[in-house]
Amino acid sequence: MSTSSQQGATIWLTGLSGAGKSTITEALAPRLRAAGHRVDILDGDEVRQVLTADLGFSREDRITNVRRIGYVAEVLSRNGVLTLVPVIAPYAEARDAVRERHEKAGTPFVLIHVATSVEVCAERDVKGLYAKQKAGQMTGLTGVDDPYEEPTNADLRLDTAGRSLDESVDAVWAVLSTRGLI
Ligand SMILES: Nc1ncnc2c1ncn2[C@@H]1O[C@H](COP(=O)(O)OS(=O)(=O)O)[C@@H](OP(=O)(O)O)[C@H]1O
Ligand SMILES: Nc1ncnc2c1ncn2[C@@H]1O[C@H](COP(=O)(O)OP(=O)(O)O)[C@@H](O)[C@H]1O
Repeated sequence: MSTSSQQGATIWLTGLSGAGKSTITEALAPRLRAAGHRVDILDGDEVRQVLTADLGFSREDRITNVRRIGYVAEVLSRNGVLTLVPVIAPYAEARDAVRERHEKAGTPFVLIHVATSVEVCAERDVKGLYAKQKAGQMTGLTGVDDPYEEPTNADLRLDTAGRSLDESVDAVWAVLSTRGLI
């Protein structure tokens, strides 16, 4: 298949901080590239330094963040890129708006709920945010003292606790394969 005729899709990984969104994305991307796909990553932490640097973590700002990222993702995906989006996206309203944008354009949208529990995420505490919140040095941490609306329409619900990274990547791979995207 020539690269110009490739099927793109947005693969959105939603879930709490520390759930495994970025780790799975970073392992999945080279596998997809090795299989001949064009791949791009829109990581929440990175995008927030440029495209959404004006936004904080209020409900309104998080919704705007997700909608802007969804816009960029759809454009990339429409043009043949498998676009991986490891972004918390805690509000159903914003996730549904992104899904709708994709459906209107006829662009595939896959929602992966990285459903690692808040207890496990807090134990991992990759960035020290859970300890910071506990110490009263920050408020509004998703899943602790800020909402995370669990998706009811995810293509996959993946709890990474007790699972290897390879197993997690395989589970996402299987969904993409079933959807005919890879
Ligand atoms: N209050 C609060 N709650 C959650 N996360 C926080 C917060 N403050 C900063 N961070 C860091 O910002 C990353 C989440 O940004 P996102 O753009 O993915 O979030 S959102 O979809 O707009 O809710 C998130 O990245 P991940 O840990 O990779 O999920 C955190 O590193
Ligand atoms: N099966 C798994 N899949 C993904 N990450 C895992 C898994 N098991 C353990 N981890 C660990 O969990 C942490 C997840 O952190 P990260 O990917 O930064 O989360 P997020 O991007 O959701 O904030 C990493 O330290 C990673 O090594």
